[in-house]
Amino acid sequence: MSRRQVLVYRQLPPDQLARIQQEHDVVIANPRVAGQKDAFLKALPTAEGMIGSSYPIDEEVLTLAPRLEVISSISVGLDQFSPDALHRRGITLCHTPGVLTETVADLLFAMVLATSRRVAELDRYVREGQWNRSVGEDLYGWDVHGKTMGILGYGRIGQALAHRAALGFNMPVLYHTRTPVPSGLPEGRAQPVTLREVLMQSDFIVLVLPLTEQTRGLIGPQEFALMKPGAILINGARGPIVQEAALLQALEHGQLRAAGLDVFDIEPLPVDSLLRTHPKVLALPHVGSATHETRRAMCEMATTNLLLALQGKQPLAAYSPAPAR
Ligand SMILES: NC(=O)C1=CN([C@@H]2O[C@H](COP(=O)(O)OP(=O)(O)OC[C@H]3O[C@@H](n4cnc5c(N)ncnc54)[C@H](O)[C@@H]3O)[C@@H](O)[C@H]2O)C=CC1
Ligand SMILES: O=C(O)C(=O)CO
Repeated sequence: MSRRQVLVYRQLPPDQLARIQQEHDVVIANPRVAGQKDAFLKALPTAEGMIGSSYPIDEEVLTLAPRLEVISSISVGLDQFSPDALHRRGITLCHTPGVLTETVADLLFAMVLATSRRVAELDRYVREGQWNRSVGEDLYGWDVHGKTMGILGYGRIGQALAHRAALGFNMPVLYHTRTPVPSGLPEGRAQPVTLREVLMQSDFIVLVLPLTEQTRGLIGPQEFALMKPGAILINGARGPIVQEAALLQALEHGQLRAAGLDVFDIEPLPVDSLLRTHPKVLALPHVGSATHETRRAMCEMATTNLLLALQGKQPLAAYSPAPAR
């Protein structure tokens, strides 16, 4: 097996990097790190494999990389690529589904609890020295157990979240998804419904579906207007699925009680974003899968994907386009 040229465009654990270096010649250049963009651009013309995450691999990058055969993404989401365009060019696109499912579901549920029980807000209250009396109604939160959980996108993570909600917190679950699937829960604990029904009947609406042409801007003024007054929105999917201006309006007008956001239109969130300082927003820096165990498992899986694909073997998980209808 001949050695190939691999461009590593995000930091990998040393042992995973060593696995790649054993078989291939490696250039390490993260275009997001100051001073490394030139090295990244310079490595593209000879790159045959690439491994990294989140940096958009667009037409401009692809045009500079005519020898590219494999991209291994350290993520499950593939919205930073044009998967069909890569497929047409014969480039194998691999990703890391499954290994992060439970970890992301944990964080989504943490956001449900934190927004409803006002965890971050009350922490600020104590730190700022405001706790000088027993708390009054103005600082009360709202119960989570027994409330209705609405899930948009009932794939791996959506189903793991539904388990936590239905079986751990006795919450009726409503879900809406593109491809109908059974709930995987005991009879009567979760119902597949329309998007409109999820919006109208849920106390929590959690987004965990991919960013695609169909889902971009999916939650806008009309969708917020359908929500129960006092609903809580959790976006653990991708920022552009929610129209941020409409979200701010819904928070201002009291339509939404709170929003828990792990993802934003622009990441990192610009310092002047109104979402950064809004008192009803719990803002996290895109950390759904960011635990030591899971980020390591993702890097291992992505490395294996890259090595298998460069050997001409079937990777553990590769994107394949939906069959034409
Ligand atoms: N915040 C974070 O750190 C993370 C975010 N994610 C996001 O979560 C997404 C889901 O991940 P998985 O559950 O592993 O994927 P999955 O492919 O198992 O599930 C996605 C679900 O969304 C549904 N869906 C797709 N288009 C839809 C539409 N137009 N309307 C309704 N439902 C639609 C699919 O039918 C499927 O049920 C990823 O694509 C990614 O964007 C994933 C991991 C971490
Ligand atoms: O895997 C993904 O899609 C993420 O957003 C980060 O884990």
